[in-house]
Amino acid sequence: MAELETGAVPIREEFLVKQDGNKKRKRKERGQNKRREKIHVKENNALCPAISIGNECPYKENCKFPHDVEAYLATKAPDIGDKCPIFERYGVCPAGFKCRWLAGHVVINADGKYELIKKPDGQFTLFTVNTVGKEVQRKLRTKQLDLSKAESIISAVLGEEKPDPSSKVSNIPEENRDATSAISEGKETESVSLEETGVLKNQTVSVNVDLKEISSQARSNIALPTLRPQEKNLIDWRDRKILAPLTTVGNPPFRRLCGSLGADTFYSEMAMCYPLMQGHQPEWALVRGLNYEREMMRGGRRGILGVQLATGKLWQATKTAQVIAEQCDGVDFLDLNCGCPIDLVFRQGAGSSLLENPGRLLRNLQGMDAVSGQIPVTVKLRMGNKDDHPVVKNLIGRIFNETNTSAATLHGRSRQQRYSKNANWDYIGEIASKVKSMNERIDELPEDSLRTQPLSLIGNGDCYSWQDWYDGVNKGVDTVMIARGALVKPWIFEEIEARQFIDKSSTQRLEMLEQYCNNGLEYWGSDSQGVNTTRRFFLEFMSFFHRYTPIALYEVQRPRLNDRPPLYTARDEMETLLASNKVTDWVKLSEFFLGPTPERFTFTPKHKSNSVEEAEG
Ligand SMILES: Cc1cc2nc3c(=O)[nH]c(=O)nc-3n(C[C@H](O)[C@H](O)[C@H](O)COP(=O)(O)O)c2cc1C
Repeated sequence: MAELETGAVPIREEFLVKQDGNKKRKRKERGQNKRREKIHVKENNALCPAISIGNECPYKENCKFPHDVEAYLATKAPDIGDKCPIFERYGVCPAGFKCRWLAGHVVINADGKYELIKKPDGQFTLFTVNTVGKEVQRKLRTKQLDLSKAESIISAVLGEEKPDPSSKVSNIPEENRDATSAISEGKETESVSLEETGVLKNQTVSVNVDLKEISSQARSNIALPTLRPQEKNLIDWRDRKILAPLTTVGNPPFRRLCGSLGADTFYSEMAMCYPLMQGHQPEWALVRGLNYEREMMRGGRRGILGVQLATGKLWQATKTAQVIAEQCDGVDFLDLNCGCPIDLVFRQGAGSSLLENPGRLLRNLQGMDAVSGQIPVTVKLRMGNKDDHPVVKNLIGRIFNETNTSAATLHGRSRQQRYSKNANWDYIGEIASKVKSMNERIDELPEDSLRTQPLSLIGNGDCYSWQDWYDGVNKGVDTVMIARGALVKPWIFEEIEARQFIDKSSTQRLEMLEQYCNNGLEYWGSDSQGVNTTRRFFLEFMSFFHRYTPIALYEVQRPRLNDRPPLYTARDEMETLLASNKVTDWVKLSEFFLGPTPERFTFTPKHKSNSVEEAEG
């Protein structure tokens, strides 16, 4: 066996590439590439949207777009191929004349004009869910949307009502009391701008928030003008195959790919509440999902889709939850991100910063839950911010006692640690047994407690194989969430189902990439702009996918994903190409499915070369 550097994966000798021993090691690149150039593809001579799909234009001569199909086609970029993947599947292509595979669905009619064709039973059955329309976004921008429900909840949760002195913290079962009392020792003073909440205008007051009061109010006498929590949809989280929320890479086409490979629980990419409340269109785009994510999945369960939100502020959390509950048509749960370590998010008091401020974290959950109707609320946590100061043992008791949160996900790392060490599954196991004993005593909660359902615990961190998944479940969690493991090996969900490693051939992996591209073209469009967007996200995906090392090449039974293989030649040329860490090779792969890259095309992955270790979230 060749000598290995620390952190290197043992690869069988016959596959290793001999290297010059004097070669200097490249400096490790960490974190995100912040200065990236994005090329936007815009057609100069963009055809009218109605005409481009063969319809009449309602604006006629007042339309600002050209209507001359022949003139448009004369200058249009050449076709990428003559078989449109979308037309082949659905018998119709929604990109019409703009499609870059137009030859697949156009004919020249008797008048010598181009005419789009559609198969008799052709129907495009991909639907986007959770599209919040322009009118709602405008009302948000101009503060015209009625958010009075959220506003009354905000005042209630902030404690404007007088607490009922008969309602005591001692109602909480002994088992869970340490948590509540440890944190609520004394008073936590917070400066809360009520203007921010939309409750009061032009007045900033300092509110002394007594956590004991909040806690008792939350569980007893807040007259929440809302559905009783009993009316919440109950989710059975046990053994769900969860694909983690993944900014940028966890887009709907990728989620759909994982769904076809066995995942049944999905999250939108994290959306920040502030821009959502500003009616910022790109942020609302993050909330969207696909009908395919909520259908019956191959494991026999209906897929569920959650929307993940990040904010540190009660008014943002509550108002956004109200808008989503009222305007979105495909949300199975609402998740509050309390694990994001990114500075930008942390500095706003959101993400893992909330771990330092449990009162605020709990109020956000209470507020969201109170306005979200039947949609249950979940929370994503990490162990803490500092390595030596895990906080979840205390926090989880309060989440149980003071909210009706359906599930908490725990990533077994601290913010300080990022991805440097292995996730701490012993800690996750300890929290799991605490949650279990709290659930066993759920009947001891006061009758008017907000909690009406057991709390589920989802473990997260370093699940790269079916064995890791079952080890996690054996620690006592309800299920295990998978992030990087799915980016590198999207069929990990299949492996879990089959309880064995599945060694996909290069042909099978190439088919997966093709499926990703087709999903992308269906979602973003098969016109020039859609092709460009699909390529960009394909390349982001490749920055993870190339890290898969076929199991047959390993010398060990159970490789760790954080360990890097030395340079190797795989079993065939395509497998070697798929393992290349060069962007030029990823571009070459994209060209198989998306045609040649446009001139001046550049791409820098969002996450630097050791992306698997360093991506943030
Ligand atoms: C590229 C990338 C993007 C992420 N984006 C998010 C996110 O938007 N929200 C979130 O809660 N976590 C995010 N995470 C964190 C993951 O959901 C997960 O908690 C973490 O990667 C640990 O799981 P793993 O060891 O299975 O990768 C992201 C992780 C990666 C690698």
